[in-house]
Amino acid sequence: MRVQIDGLNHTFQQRPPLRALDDIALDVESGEFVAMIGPSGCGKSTLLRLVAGLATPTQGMISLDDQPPQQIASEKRIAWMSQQVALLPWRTVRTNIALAQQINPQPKRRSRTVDDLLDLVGLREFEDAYPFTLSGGMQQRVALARTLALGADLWLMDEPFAALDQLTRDQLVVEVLEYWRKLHPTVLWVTHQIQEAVLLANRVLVMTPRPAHIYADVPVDLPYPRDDTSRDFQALVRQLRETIAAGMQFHHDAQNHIQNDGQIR
Ligand SMILES: Nc1ncnc2c1ncn2[C@@H]1O[C@H](COP(=O)(O)OP(=O)(O)OP(=O)(O)O)[C@@H](O)[C@H]1O
Repeated sequence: MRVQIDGLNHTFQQRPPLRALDDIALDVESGEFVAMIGPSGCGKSTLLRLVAGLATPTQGMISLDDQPPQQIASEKRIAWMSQQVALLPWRTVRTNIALAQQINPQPKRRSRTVDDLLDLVGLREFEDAYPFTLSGGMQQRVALARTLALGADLWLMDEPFAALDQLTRDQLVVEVLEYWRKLHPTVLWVTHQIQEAVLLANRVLVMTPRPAHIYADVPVDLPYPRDDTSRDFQALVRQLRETIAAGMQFHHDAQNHIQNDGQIR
């Protein structure tokens, strides 16, 4: 699914008003994997929420395959995953995953059977368990299986693995990549981990502190699967670290200009 964003600004209308997004422009081709990195509280989740059609932007345009986000959301073509898992407590692991498949009105977009998904996320043994009896990492695995079960062609991933241990995280990153390469959904993936972004994405967007603006759009041209010990990989990680620092400095300087002469340059 193609994602086009232009002139997007968003301000929360409170006292005083809070500007979360500043002139975001973005064109994501169908099947691209785009990572977003930015400081805490800069506006990344807000951007994903707007793309998901969960809120209406103050200004600007978002279109998904030339349709408004609300239309695409109503067709169940968007999968959303965040740190907070929202499993149905009265359903077992199996029936939580199965529900996602039932929701999808177009079976041809379904990826795999529930059994395959249970195996994939390593929860076959726990298929009859209820969410409250699972660890945080296991709950997150169920949420991932549910995301995959939906067969959506746009995945909005808001730090989905932030609460997991590194080992589980590494395993799931491999699984996500396998799925992405097979099914080619468009992915917007928020992370605080530079390594994770370089392992996964075709492009990394570096955001400024709030209000979030895209400071840099860095292509990642390394072949998959990526070797995080390679020299090219390490060089990109370093380049991104420097770009993030430059984005912070740019923002800081811009804020000083505003404070010094009262106008935005
Ligand atoms: N519904 C809301 N009403 C008012 N302010 C909000 C609302 N949602 C978010 N904000 C504010 O907008 C700013 C951006 O929040 P957002 O959650 O988008 O940041 P983020 O980049 O995703 O942060 P993190 O990396 O910590 O998850 C924050 O200052 C937050 O307090």
